[in-house]
Amino acid sequence: MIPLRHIWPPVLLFFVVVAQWQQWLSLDLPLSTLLAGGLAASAFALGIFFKASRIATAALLLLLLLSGLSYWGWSPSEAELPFWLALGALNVALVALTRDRSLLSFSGLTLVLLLAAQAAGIHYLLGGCCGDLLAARWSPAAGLPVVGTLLGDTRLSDLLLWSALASAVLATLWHRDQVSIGLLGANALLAVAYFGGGQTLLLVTTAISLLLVLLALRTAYDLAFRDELTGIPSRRAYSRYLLTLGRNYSIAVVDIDHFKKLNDRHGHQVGDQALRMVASRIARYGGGRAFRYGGEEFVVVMRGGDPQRAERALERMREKIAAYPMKIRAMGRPKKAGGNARKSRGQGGGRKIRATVSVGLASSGPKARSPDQVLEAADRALYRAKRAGRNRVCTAS
Ligand SMILES: Nc1nc2c(ncn2[C@@H]2O[C@H](COP(=O)(O)OP(=O)(O)OP(=O)(O)O)[C@@H](O)[C@H]2O)c(=O)[nH]1
Repeated sequence: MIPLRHIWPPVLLFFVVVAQWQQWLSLDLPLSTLLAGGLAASAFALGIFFKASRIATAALLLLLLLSGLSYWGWSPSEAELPFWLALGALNVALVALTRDRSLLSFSGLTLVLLLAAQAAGIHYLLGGCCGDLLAARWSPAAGLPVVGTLLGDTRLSDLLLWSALASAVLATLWHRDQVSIGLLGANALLAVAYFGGGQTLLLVTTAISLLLVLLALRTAYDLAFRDELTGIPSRRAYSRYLLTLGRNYSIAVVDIDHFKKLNDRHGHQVGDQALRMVASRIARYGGGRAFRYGGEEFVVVMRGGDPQRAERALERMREKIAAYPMKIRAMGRPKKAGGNARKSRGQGGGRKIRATVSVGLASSGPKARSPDQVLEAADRALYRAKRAGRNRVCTAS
C-alpha cells in the first residue's frame, strides 16, 4: 500500500491546479498570476518530494501571499504591504537558517503551524490595538552624527527588512550551499518589491517562484549526480558524461594508497576527511572532469587526445596530494580499537598526516575504442602503479 505521506503532495498540487483553473475560468485571472501561482505550487511540491523544507516553506509563504491577493480579496493598504513583505522576507531568512528536513515530519508541521499562527496573530493585532505601529517612525541612531544621518527615520517594516537581509546573509555564511544563496536572492527580490511598491509585486513573486523551482531542480540534480561525501560528481554523472565524449579522450583511474590501513589506524572519520581532501585536489589539479567512482577510487576524464598533457597534469596532481599535510581534526574511533574505545576518541586532533595516490592513465585509440575499454586499460595501468610501489602515475602502453 502507498503510504499517506506519498499521496498528499500530489493531491495538494491537484487542488492548487484545479483552484487556479477554476479561478481562471470564473474570474478571468491574468495569465501572469496563474504562472506565478503554478510555479510556486510546483516549487512547493518539489520541495516536499525532495525533503527540502527550506524551499517548500518559502514556496508555501509565496503561495499564501498569492492566494491572499488573488482569491481571498485581501488588499493591503500602502502602509501594510511593505510590512507584510518585510515580515515574509524575515521568515524566509529565518527558515534559511534551519536545516533541511521533511515538511511532513513533526518539526516541519510545527514550523508551518507557527508561521500560520504568527500571520493570524499579527493580522489580528494590526486590525485591533496596534495598527498605529505601522506608521510609527523611530530614529534609532539619533545623536550619532554620521550614522544618524544615514539611517534617518526608521519604520518597523524597515527594521524587519534589514534584519531579514542580515539573517539571509548569515544563513548563506552558515550553510554555504546553493539553497541559502538562492533564498538570499529571494530576499533581495522581496526588497525590490518592498521599495518598488505594488506594481512590482507580481513580477517579483513570479521571479521568486521561478527561482525556487530552479533551486528544487538543482537539489534534485545534486541528489542524483553528486557524491554526498566529497561533493564532486558521482559515478552516475560519469556514465552520463561519457555520452558527451568525442573520439579523442583520456581516462585516469586514481586510487588512494593503503587506504584500509589509514582507516584502521585513524578511524573512519579521518578516512572520510582524507577522501574529501583527495577529491578536492583531483577536481582542482586533475586536468579534466573528476568523478568519485566508488570507495577510494576516482576517475578523471580528459577531452582531446594528448596523453602527454594528461600525464603532466596527473603528475602535478599526485605531487600536490602527496605534499598536502592533512590536519586531523579529531581522531575517530579506530575499527580495531581493542580496549577502551572511548579513550581513543578526541586524541590526535591537530596532528598531520599525508596520503598518496596511484594513477593509471589510458587514452582512446585503435587498441581501446569504447570508454569501457579505455577504463579497463587505465585500470591495468593502475595495477602496475600499485605493484611498482604506489604513489606514481603509470600510462597504458
Ligand atoms: N572512510 C571511508 N572508507 C571507505 C569508504 N569507501 C571505502 N572505504 C574503505 O576503503 C578501503 C579500501 O581498501 P582496499 O581496497 O583494500 O585498498 P587499499 O587499502 O587502499 O590498498 P591499495 O589500494 O592496495 O593501496 C576499505 O577499507 C573500505 O572500507 C568511505 O566512503 N569512507
